[in-house]
Amino acid sequence: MSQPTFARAEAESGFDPASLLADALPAVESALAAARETLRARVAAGARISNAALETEQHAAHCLAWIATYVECLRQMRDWAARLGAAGEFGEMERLILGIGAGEYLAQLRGGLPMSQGEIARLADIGVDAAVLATPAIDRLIKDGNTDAARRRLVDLMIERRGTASFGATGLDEEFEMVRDQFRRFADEKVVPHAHGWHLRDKLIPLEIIEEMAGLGVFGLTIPEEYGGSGMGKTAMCVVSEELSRGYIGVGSLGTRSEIAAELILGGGVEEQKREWLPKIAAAEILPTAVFTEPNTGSDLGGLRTRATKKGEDYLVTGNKTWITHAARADMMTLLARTDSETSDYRGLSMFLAEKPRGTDDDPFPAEGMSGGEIEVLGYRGMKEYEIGFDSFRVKGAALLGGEEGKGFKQLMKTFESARIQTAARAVGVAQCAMELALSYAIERKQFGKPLAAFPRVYGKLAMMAVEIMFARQITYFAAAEKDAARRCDLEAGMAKLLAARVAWANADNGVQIHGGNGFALEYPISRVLCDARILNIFEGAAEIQAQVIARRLIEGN
Ligand SMILES: Cc1cc2nc3c(=O)[nH]c(=O)nc-3n(C[C@H](O)[C@H](O)[C@H](O)COP(=O)(O)OP(=O)(O)OC[C@H]3O[C@@H](n4cnc5c(N)ncnc54)[C@H](O)[C@@H]3O)c2cc1C
Repeated sequence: MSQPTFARAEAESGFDPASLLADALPAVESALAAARETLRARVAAGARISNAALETEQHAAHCLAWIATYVECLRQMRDWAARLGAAGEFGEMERLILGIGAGEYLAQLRGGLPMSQGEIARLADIGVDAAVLATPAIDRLIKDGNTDAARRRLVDLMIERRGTASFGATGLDEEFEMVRDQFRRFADEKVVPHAHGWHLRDKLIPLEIIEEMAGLGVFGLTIPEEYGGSGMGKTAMCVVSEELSRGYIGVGSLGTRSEIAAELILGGGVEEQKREWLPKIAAAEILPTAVFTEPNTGSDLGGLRTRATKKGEDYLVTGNKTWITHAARADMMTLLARTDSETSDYRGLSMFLAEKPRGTDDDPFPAEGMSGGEIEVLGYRGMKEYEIGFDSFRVKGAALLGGEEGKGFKQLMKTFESARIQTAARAVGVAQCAMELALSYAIERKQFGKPLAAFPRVYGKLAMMAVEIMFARQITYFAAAEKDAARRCDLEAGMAKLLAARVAWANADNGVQIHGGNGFALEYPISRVLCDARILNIFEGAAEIQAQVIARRLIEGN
């Protein structure tokens, strides 16, 4: 369908996804409220939630988490459309994205939405009849939103506007779009040409790249100016993380450990620790690494066993850690260890800012009491992952975060909002990379005398990639804005991470599909993106853990 024909047909039919979505939301919100109440009744033990009942009802609880995530996303898309509309920026592409996405997400809310490839969340699983979603506005969005003509028109526009940073206005202020342009240029010039080679050869990202990123302020982006950063807030962090991760997830993740360390120190450190560490982190003079996971302790981190035993002024650390990213090249470890040997849960844990010497490939841990080696991985290379053994490794007493034992787990929990928002942004960047690669390939590759992009099953995939990127983006920006406004946002951050990770994986998988056999060839960058995307559902709170946390918060309603 040509542009004037499609636009005319839409105008004549009076299809206005923005106002329809606003009309559709009350029914969706009351279905969510009914689901929450029904589940709460099933897992309540008096005024409290029974952990045993919540575990028995885990499938239903996670359905609730996913349904709530869709609802939040739809709310954010409604607000995005309203803001753009008021600014005169709600154009054809934005209307198509909204119509396709809202129509599709509402249809999934009614019929079932994928929590993973084989697990579908249905309102009926929680005991709520999806018939409550049969309102005129919802019916209309489902019928006229995600149509073949709309998908085709959206992809025509994407082809016309190929090379632009975002398909559809992001809704962010110009200041953020300038930041985006700067980092997009940096990624295109300095990262994209090399990323695939670094991945294939399992190379550390060169230090010069880190130095250049430090010069651009990446590592001090959210650190307050008084501690040597630029105090820009989490929305800026999202934009930077997205663009760097679009270039290569390894580069987009270089700042993650600095962000976690800075959040830990800002939230739990004494003034001296802030003055000592934050300016060095901001300048990338030191690279931190996050040392939490153990071979027997992953999602259930509160039960970790590595011990830190007081010896005079200092501590001696003994135990095993695993999956530690960028550990060899790091200069400082945010290290979680048990200081109270009488405990076996989170209460006996303490956080340390432990110094270590930089290692090399040949000698990754040149420190007394520290050993370990690289874990070979599928993707997410560029920093490398390590297992580490500590045997009476000495950590200075002054390295105890906040100068108080037993606070480590809570100090770490305070960083989750920020870390999840940053991970959601990384996922959006990876999803964008997959879409851009797939779009280019679908334009260039011809079969049956036509570019692949001309076939409905190919443009259908491309359209949904662009739509879901915008959905994941808006919920991520919302979480970031809440964080910047100093409001509690663990729920929103978890939802953003949950959705964005699924979107990244779906885009990478569909990207490979569009590449056909070439997508399976190591030579093609989409093969790397597939491997890179896979991690996003596992770390920084695996999808199931994220859903559990969201569900509990919803049911507790605090
Ligand atoms: C590439 C990579 C980099 C990493 N970098 C770091 C790092 O720098 N520092 C660090 O400390 N850690 C790091 N990790 C570790 C990461 O945080 C953990 O892998 C993650 O927390 C999951 O823990 P686990 O692997 O032990 O899986 P498990 O906890 O054993 O979980 C396995 C599966 O079971 C599910 N599951 C577990 N418990 C439940 C439950 N109660 N209900 C339902 N499902 C459940 C999980 O969701 C998951 O799908 C990294 C991991 C990887 C793979």
